[in-house]
Amino acid sequence: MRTQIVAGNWKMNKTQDETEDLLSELSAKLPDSHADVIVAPTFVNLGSAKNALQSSTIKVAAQNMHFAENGAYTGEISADMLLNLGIDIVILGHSERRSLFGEDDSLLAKKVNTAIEKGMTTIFCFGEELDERKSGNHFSVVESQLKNALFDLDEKAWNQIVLAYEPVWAIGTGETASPEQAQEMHAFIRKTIAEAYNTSIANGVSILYGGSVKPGNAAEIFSKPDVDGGLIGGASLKADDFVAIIKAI
Ligand SMILES: O=C(CO)COP(=O)(O)O
Repeated sequence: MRTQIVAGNWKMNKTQDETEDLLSELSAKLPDSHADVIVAPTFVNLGSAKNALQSSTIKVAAQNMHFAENGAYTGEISADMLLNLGIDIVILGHSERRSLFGEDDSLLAKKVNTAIEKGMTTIFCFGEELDERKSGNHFSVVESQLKNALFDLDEKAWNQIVLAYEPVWAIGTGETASPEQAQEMHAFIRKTIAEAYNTSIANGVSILYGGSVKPGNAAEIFSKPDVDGGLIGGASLKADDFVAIIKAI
């Protein structure tokens, strides 16, 4: 059985005080779940989030990191800095990093390699834009995003990879991929990995769906056989909504 995961990507939201408030509400309301629950606050709040969750099963992830060990990279954060805070999960390749901060596949391959070498789990995000879906190129776009950033990894590195398919047109738009569209793409992703590696890697990797997941649509999306959970943006910022999504898995 693959690991089921519900992860909240808080993006650039919540001050430290608000982070502590949300985490205490979330901890109080957290349902028993077979799924791993992860939250990804912004960098400056990772330390306090980790402290606040010391006796909780909720895990903490970073939203990004640099590929270099250390050095003259003003404003950047290294893997060791995260690990030193006890953070061993990192989201890489989010579409906002790609489109707003110019992160391309080759940069992401370096970041993923560093995360793997450092023993971290990577939640690797990818997905097509609206025009790419409209023109029928969504499968080839996704295939090349995976190939360019991940397919040089050793087989054993895949134990540290979680995939998050996030069609860009569904992020923060209120427009969700239908459960059928999500399933179709997730099955395609598994097939692509099976061809590049083997079926045991393809069947072992958790593939999350992200893009306007809400309490009202989560159960149907999560019911699809190749959907192993969700990467949640807006709805992860409200404890009741996030809890409802965790209950849906
Ligand atoms: O980008 C996302 C998660 O990484 C999805 O965001 P929304 O759930 O707000 O659409």
